[in-house]
Amino acid sequence: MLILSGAVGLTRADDKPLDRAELDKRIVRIVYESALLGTEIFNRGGHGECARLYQGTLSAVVPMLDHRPKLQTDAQQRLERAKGLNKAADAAIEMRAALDEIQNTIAPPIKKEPALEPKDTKEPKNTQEPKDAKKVLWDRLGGESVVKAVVHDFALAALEDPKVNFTRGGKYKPSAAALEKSIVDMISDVSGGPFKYSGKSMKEAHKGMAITDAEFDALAVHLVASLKKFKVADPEIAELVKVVAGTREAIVEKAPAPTEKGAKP
Ligand code: HEM
Repeated sequence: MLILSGAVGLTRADDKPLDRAELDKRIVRIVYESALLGTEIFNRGGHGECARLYQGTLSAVVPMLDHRPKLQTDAQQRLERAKGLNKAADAAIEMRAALDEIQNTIAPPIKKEPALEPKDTKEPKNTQEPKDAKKVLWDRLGGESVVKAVVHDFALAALEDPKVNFTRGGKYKPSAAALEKSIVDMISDVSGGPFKYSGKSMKEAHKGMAITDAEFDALAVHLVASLKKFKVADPEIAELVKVVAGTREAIVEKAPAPTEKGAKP
């Protein structure tokens, strides 16, 4: 399987065993790529193809999880359960849950990313001037690896939350991968990152969806939760949330008040 090539070996060419952090990093990378591709395949109806992809990924990854026995057992159990399911879509969903669990349990090695400053937990948070304020927001968020991981996590949570009602009752079936890419591009564009957003304006993209303030707020809660999960610092969270809040007016369409009987048009 193409996606797994070069990532399965537990030793490097010089035969030195991989350390735990490096192993985790590789596992997260494989799982992330597989989930992204699988979502794309699943959403265009390739349930069987997606299930085979996830099965291949899990079969390769589970043996690599010796250092995380609980996660290994859980993932193995889901893999076995999926094999017993008749519908390919159900099997794919079961295995996707295992992939998400792996990804969510093994936090990406954010602290080891060169783009990030080591975070000193003893330092008071929310100081007036962020320590690395000279860096653009994109870099302070953690750059490409962190933003992509945050957006993936956030999109999964938002897509599943009825309080957000992302698909507007099934009316929209956006490709999760394309949507994630658009959102990453957008964050990059507004935060000084390398990617440019070239999609529709927020007003145009959400026109006629009758998105409410409460739905917008529910979405924002997921964004903040994902940013925290990936250890983005409070000042950067506040800065990004401020930018997102600025789109509220374009996205929220106040539902017209119901006309009372006899009321004038
Ligand atoms: C409750 C709030 C929201 C809901 C229900 C929602 C729903 C959707 C849906 C269903 C689509 C796909 C439209 C299609 O397939 O044609 C979409 C596209 C998109 N949304 Fe949202 N959205 C919400 C808030 C936001 C926010 C706050 C942002 C970012 C600030 C955002 C950014 C985008 C982007 C970038 C696209 C892709 C547009 C394109 O590439 O053309 N959305 N949204």
